[in-house]
Amino acid sequence: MDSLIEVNNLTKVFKEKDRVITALKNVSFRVKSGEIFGLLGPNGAGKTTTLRIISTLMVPTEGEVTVKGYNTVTDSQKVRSSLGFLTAEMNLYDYFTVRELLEFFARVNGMPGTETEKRIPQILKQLGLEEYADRRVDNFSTGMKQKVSIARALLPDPPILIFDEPINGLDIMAARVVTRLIEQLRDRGKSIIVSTHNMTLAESICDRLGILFDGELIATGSHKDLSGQTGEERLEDIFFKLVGEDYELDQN
Ligand SMILES: Nc1ncnc2c1ncn2[C@@H]1O[C@H](COP(=O)(O)OP(=O)(O)OP(=O)(O)O)[C@@H](O)[C@H]1O
Repeated sequence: MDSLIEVNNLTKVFKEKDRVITALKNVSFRVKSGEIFGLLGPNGAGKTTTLRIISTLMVPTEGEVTVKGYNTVTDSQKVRSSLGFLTAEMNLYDYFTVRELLEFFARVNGMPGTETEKRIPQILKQLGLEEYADRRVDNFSTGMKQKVSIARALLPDPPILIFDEPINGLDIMAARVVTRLIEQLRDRGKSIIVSTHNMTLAESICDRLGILFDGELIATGSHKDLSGQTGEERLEDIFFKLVGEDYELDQN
């Protein structure tokens, strides 16, 4: 199957007491097998909302998403078993060691004991966490904690990984480690969606990008495609060309 994830005409409206927020307006895109697809947009553009709907954590107001052909609302269990979702708000239970934490989440996921025994050493090795396995997470740096969160998301070995702002709050060293890790996962055959407002991250690792702005997907394609559409080389220039100069001026 070429398109692993199909997002069709997604609209999400939040109704609050005194106002209505349209977080997504008719958003459609495809994620292909084995690629890193980047959702790029400023704060409030609708990235997290899109990722939450894909991950079955939220239902759309209109439109639909299918993951491996399964609808995220009517077949949510099947969708959930195919993907790992990583957000900044992930709770790591600081008083656990890395190993205890992975064992805990394996049990929560209903993973059989024999599989857990096999899987945990594999993940520790894959992420270079072996020597930290029996240390408590609370003393770890932000970058190391992010690695442990990724280990947790990888535990069930899902074919699809969804990373919401994976390098937010990380220093350049930690950001590089996480960035390399995401690339390695793609090279091992995972399909990945990354949301970010970081142009450098988007430019360096994404095979294709969707540019989200004010709830609308204003462009989709590879860096080369977007460059061809706008006549600009740098992603930052492409972005501002697409959203308009007025927005650029408003930011200054
Ligand atoms: N549960 C909610 N209730 C009401 N409004 C919400 C809710 N979740 C998101 N929103 C609003 O929807 C819009 C899109 O939010 P979203 O979090 O998807 O953006 P984002 O691109 O991920 O930005 P950020 O990086 O700031 O999280 C924002 O205006 C936000 O305030």
